[in-house]
Amino acid sequence: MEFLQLTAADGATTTICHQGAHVCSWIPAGGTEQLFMSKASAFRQGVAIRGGIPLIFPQFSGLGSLPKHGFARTADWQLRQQRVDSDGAALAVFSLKENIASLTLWPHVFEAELTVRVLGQALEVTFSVRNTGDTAFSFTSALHTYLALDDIRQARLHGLQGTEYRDTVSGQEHCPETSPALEINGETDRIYANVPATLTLAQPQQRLQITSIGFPDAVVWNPGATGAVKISDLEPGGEQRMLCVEAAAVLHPVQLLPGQQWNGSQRLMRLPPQD
Ligand SMILES: O=P(O)(O)OC[C@H]1O[C@@H](O)[C@H](O)[C@@H](O)[C@@H]1O
Repeated sequence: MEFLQLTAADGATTTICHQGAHVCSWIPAGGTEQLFMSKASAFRQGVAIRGGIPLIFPQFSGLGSLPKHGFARTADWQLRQQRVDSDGAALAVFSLKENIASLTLWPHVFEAELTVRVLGQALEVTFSVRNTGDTAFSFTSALHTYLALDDIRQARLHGLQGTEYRDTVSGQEHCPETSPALEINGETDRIYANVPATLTLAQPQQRLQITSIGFPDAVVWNPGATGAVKISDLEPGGEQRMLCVEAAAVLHPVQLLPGQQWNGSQRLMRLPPQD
């Protein structure tokens, strides 16, 4: 499989696999790996990568008739641009358009782009979709970000209090989130609606600010010990070292008329621990 490594002027790096335009690694300047990547991930053509930032399009999970999480994460994307900007940021743009395989599954003509930008303590991933056909279509999408954790028992996700979620594990809708600092205890699979733009994942050694633009929902997923044993490409104990906080557009599919374009982004920024 083909990979592209970007290095910013200050040494921050990110690695992207051409399959799925899949961000596999992000190391901020002077820092350590911030994305979880399963040591048991197959890295085989046509097989989804377990970790990093899978791009989910045009269908989230099993919410439709397409293969789970759609086809974009296993499709071959083209590298369109790679450069270092005057501020020192390294950037790459990948693109995907309809092809025979996609048209067989999803009969729509589109152009999608994924832009990845790294500098300093931040990584920014922007996804855009344009309807290049002459009929409207709708889709669901997510940046399915696997964040690396030292120990899930010590991680807390801030910013969701006051929102409602669909609990995919129990099937319950409109569950109120009352916690100001969400702890993950076992299998968790939730779609939070209309979340604030910025969430913060706090660990004893650092905080990570997670900012989304254009994606109204957030998916919080961890398989827990019970779910993890059913995931063959998750390394043993991996569920204790990861949490997916996904920028998502799921609960209300995005509608695109001919010629229209939609953009969504997720920006991750490493911050020092709170005093
Ligand atoms: O194993 P996959 O296809 O990568 O999916 C992983 C998980 O992805 C999450 O986004 C879903 O909410 C979960 O329900 C799902 O299990």
